Amino acid sequence: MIRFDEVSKRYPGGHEALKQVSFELEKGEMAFLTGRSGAGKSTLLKLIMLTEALNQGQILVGGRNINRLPSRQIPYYRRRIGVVFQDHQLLFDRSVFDNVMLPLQIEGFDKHEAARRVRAALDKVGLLDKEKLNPITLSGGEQQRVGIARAVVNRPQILLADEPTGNLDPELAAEIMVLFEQFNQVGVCMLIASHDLSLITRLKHRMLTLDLGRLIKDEHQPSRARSPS
Ligand SMILES: Nc1ncnc2c1ncn2[C@@H]1O[C@H](COP(=O)(O)OP(=O)(O)OP(=O)(O)O)[C@@H](O)[C@H]1O
Repeated sequence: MIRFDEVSKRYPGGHEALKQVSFELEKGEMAFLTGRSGAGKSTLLKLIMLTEALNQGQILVGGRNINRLPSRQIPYYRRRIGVVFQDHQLLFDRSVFDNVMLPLQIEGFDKHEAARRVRAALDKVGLLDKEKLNPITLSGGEQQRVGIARAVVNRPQILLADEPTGNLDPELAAEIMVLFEQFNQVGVCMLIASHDLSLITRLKHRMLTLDLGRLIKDEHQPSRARSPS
């Protein structure tokens, strides 16, 4: 589903944020991306989102070389990918419902179908009863759930998350991970950047570790590793 072949990224000024990174995530796989601050986690996610461009190598998503996509196709490509941020980037001038509706509005969805999907997404994250509230009145954990509902409302095949639990206490962080596992169980391919090792090692999914831009470890943790084919 996502394949990196010898991918390198150098920022203007010469800093090499990723160095010859190669890995493959299969359809429906869930993996954590970890490493110290500055290791290149956010950069790797930005390359998948095409908000930064690579300098060397290639990235295939769903079999297509995304760096060869014509620019007019990039918005359509991005719609297949949901993104969850640490600071959830919600709009505080509108309701929870309208925040989650936003991606569907941009896509020009039929109003009734869109409303149905928004409620289904809010139901999945346990916030159906809060749809009319302004997100500013919600707790940090609830705001992050609104961000997750917005990321999944157009049913992406891939969900990327950049430190999604960075601002949450351990209990809420664990709840957010349970939600991610539920999306993964219905086939969404997930890549979650997190430096919270105590949380992610407990969850026993695949773990990719970056250090100074290099992929230094790719561990399939025993209890959930796929059986060899
Ligand atoms: N726009 C940019 N221009 C120049 N250098 C950048 C830019 N963005 C990131 N970097 C540098 O690239 C390296 C990797 O940054 P990145 O944000 O990908 O790391 P990270 O692992 O996500 O870190 P953190 O956990 O702190 O978010 C860092 O040294 C950073 O300073």
